[in-house]
Amino acid sequence: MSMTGSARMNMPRLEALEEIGKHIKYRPIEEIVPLPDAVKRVAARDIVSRLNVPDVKCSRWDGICFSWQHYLDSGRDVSSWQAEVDYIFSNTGIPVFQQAFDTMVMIEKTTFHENQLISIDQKDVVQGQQMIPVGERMAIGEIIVAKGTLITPSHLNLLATGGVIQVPVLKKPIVALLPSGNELVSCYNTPAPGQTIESNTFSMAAKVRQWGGKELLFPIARDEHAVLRSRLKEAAAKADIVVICGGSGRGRFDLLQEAASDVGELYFSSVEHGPGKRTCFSLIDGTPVFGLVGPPGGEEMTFDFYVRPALLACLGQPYRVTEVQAVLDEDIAPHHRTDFIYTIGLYRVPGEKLLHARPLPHSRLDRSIAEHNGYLFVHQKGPGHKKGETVMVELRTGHENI
Ligand SMILES: Nc1nc2c(c(=O)[nH]1)N[C@H]1C(S)=C(S)[C@@H](COP(=O)(O)OP(=O)(O)OC[C@H]3O[C@@H](n4cnc5c(N)ncnc54)[C@H](O)[C@@H]3O)O[C@H]1N2
Ligand code: MOO
Repeated sequence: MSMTGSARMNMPRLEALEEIGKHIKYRPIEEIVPLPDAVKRVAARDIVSRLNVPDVKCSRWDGICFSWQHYLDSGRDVSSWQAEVDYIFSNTGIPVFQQAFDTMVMIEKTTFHENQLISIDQKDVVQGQQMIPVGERMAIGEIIVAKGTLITPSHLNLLATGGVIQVPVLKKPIVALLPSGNELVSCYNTPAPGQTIESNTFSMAAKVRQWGGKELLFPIARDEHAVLRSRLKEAAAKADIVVICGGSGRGRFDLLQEAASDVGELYFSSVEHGPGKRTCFSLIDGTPVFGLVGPPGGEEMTFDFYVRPALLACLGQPYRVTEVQAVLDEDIAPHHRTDFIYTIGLYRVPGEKLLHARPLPHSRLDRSIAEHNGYLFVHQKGPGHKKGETVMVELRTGHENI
């Protein structure tokens, strides 16, 4: 018997995301990290260049540099000019230290005879041409990485160029991970008959790190009200997001949802789709708490669908869903009990324009959790899909290995 009050049930995915979005606090707390550690972090403020690049005017091409005024004063006749006095040879990107030399001509546009400059063959030379001015690439005070930018390896290149070696970034949101279930045992122990190795937190922790957060691992909780309640309270006090996993099913252990509503407010107690139908969402002392199902198939998918956008929102980052057209390899019948999201292997067939979509077998603990790169949403009340049909497949994103 559930004691989950007025929490909504069967939340469609988009509505669930909307509800979650209302409760995620973007709290921009800044910390300073050394340049190499800034990758995959979010810029906490506009970051400006500390340097002019170049800091001395440079030659844009291989050629000669000279003073425009001197060129005019010579009546554009350069046949008596001396190297190092009236002009210098210059190369692409090389500084020109002579104050007065403000103009350059490409070597192809000059005539030399026995090392003596004879003529400048470009007719329409203009003052300052082909010189790279100070600060052209980057000027002191110019914004090189805007506030809120997710810093990539290429941004490190920019920041180094601008002399920024200490980078202000957002603190990593902390995601508490609470496995629960009497049958669970750590993978570092030998499981007794009937015990299940607690495996979900390994992928969850790695994903949290990959998505820019920091995991806070809790020990396996026993299926007891008091234990769950106190763990949830403790986790909510220490983390920005809490994820508790297992114990959400309808059978013996409807504990999670009860515990969540005892110590906080339960907003929804299930989603409209399987796998992971019994995904719930609550707030405990203002901290968002996700209750995910135990079987890894459902846990992996709902962690990606609901926890990832929440984590991104903590960092002020957008969550985008991309769909691609693909030709289905097999018939897919609707699920008898619920809308269902099938895991899909998208692949290319040489010579064919559209991608192909291979449904991956859905037994709960199979390898599809690691192999799929797409999702196909199938309505329970719809006709399903036929082999050869063109379907829209959602790309699985946020995973470097796919
Ligand atoms: N009468 C019904 N029974 C069930 C329904 C239903 O609608 N009516 N839904 C089924 C579905 S679908 C799912 S999913 C599960 C949800 O169950 P729980 O979330 O309560 O999960 P548990 O019962 O605790 O565990 C299920 C399974 O997963 C293993 N598990 C749990 N935590 C972990 C972990 N951290 N790492 C690895 N594996 C874990 C656990 O040992 C069990 O084998 O309910 C169905 N039943
Ligand atoms: O909701 Mo459960 O994850 O389908 O297996």
